[in-house]
Amino acid sequence: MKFGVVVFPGSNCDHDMLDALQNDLNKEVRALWHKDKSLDGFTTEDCIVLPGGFSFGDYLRCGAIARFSPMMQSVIEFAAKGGKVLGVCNGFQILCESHLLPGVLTMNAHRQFVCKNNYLKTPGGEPLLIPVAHGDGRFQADEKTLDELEANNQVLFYYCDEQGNVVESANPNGAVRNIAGIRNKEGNVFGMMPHPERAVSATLGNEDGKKVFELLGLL
Ligand SMILES: NC(=O)CC[C@H](N)C(=O)O
Repeated sequence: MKFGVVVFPGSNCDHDMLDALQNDLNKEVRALWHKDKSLDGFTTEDCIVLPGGFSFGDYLRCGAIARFSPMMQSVIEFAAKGGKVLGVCNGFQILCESHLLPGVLTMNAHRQFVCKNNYLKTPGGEPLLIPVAHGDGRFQADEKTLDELEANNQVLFYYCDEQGNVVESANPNGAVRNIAGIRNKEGNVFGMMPHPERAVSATLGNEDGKKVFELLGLL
């Protein structure tokens, strides 16, 4: 599986993602400029990543302008053919704005940027400690959509405490039902606010992010 990382003006976690994939996860990876359209060389066995950052300065709404980049047209077609797409933080926001994922990311309930490690409850597994860093990470959707997401097992990660309890005190941004990450119905598009690429190196003291990539079937 090869990886492509889309770079938008204002992306600032693109190099973290490129470095994590190439040097910590030993993957073949290529940077893709948002103004290009070509995904030549990628097949539906591969994965396109939308990294974190402040694309277009977060103007209008986080991800609302990036959604119209030429490369996003190709990413939408790639996803429709079954190719894997992962959006982290700003990338998650772009996926929701592109309607590749349901719901929306709004300003944190406490109105402040939050930057810390937070535990995530994962499907069937132990809680993983993954960094969060965002001002607009409050996932929201209508009740019907939320019920559907949960009924279809589309919620990948919930904010939880160290013991794995999904409690409001472990919610860093006021996201509904403590939702930190979701996937689409087909299971090939993943979006999450926490940054697994910042937790894949023993040198940096945390390798829980590797388990996230593994859980998503990307290793
Ligand atoms: N680290 C990020 O990707 C931040 C995303 C976005 N700019 C926000 O503050 O919510």
